[in-house]
Amino acid sequence: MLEASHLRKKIDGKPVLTNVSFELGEGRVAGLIGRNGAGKTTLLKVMSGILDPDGGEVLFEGRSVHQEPEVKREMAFIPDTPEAWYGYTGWGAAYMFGQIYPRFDHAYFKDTMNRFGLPLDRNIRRFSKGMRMMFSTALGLSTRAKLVLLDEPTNGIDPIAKKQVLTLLMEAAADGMSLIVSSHLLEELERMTDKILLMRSGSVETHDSEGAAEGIVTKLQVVFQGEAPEAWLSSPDVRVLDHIGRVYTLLLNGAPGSAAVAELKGMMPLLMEPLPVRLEDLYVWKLGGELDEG
Ligand SMILES: Nc1ncnc2c1ncn2[C@@H]1O[C@H](COP(=O)(O)OP(=O)(O)OP(=O)(O)O)[C@@H](O)[C@H]1O
Repeated sequence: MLEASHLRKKIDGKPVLTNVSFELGEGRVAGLIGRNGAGKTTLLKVMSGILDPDGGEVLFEGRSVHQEPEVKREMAFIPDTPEAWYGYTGWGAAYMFGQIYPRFDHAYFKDTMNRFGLPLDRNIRRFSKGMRMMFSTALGLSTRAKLVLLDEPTNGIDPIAKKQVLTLLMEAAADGMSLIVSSHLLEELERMTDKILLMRSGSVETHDSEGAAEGIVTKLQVVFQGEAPEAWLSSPDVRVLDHIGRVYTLLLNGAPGSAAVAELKGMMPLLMEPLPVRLEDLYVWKLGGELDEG
């Protein structure tokens, strides 16, 4: 349904997207992850046609998002701050979006605003940060666009509202809406997405959400005999997540049968216990270290 190929984008002369390609099928949910400044917001804006790429293309159902403006009616971008709506009430925003999106669902918008306890007749500027985010999500999903791109939809909202927003997203996905959700909430993304788009150095790596880290990294709890092998622990195949006394939690390069794991076995540790690998482990393995500033 959505196909990005070889996207490039510079901002203020600095390359933010260098070569981004990925696909998203109909009714699929993708999580967009990456360090601060990696280019997630830039990518969402390019995907939704708000920004033009310097190179490459985005096709939605085979049509160019940047060359056929009417394609944008099938896509909605929800920014992390709804500044465009300051000065509008909820009613006003719904009226405006109703003019743009042919299937805008006014009843759903009203119900969702009520569900969130948000007044429809108050200026959005007067909402708190969390209220603005909930309003944006409600408005975006009410478009009934085939694809909704959300930039950190749970940013700044309290735990109860966060659950409500995530439920709303899952309901929309169950109804067949495709979503791309940028977020730092890795556990939630792991649960609710089909695909993970991991941004690094201006490009995107695609992983299936289920078992995203499996085969890439192995997680183990280890107690060494005698002194810990410091040189080995700081080698590129190893990352120390933590150590308490003599108990180390390690990430090792590759699957449980990898060379790094064999090397560890060869040291005959007193304890070598496998731990489940989560999306967070993949994130730390791939992105741990320097901030991604392109
Ligand atoms: N308006 C702008 N002017 C100058 N530089 C910008 C602008 N917007 C973004 N950038 C730069 O582009 C890069 C990517 O920013 P972007 O907001 O896309 O990252 P992000 O992954 O969404 O970050 P975060 O997780 O912190 O929201 C950063 O280096 C940022 O400094």
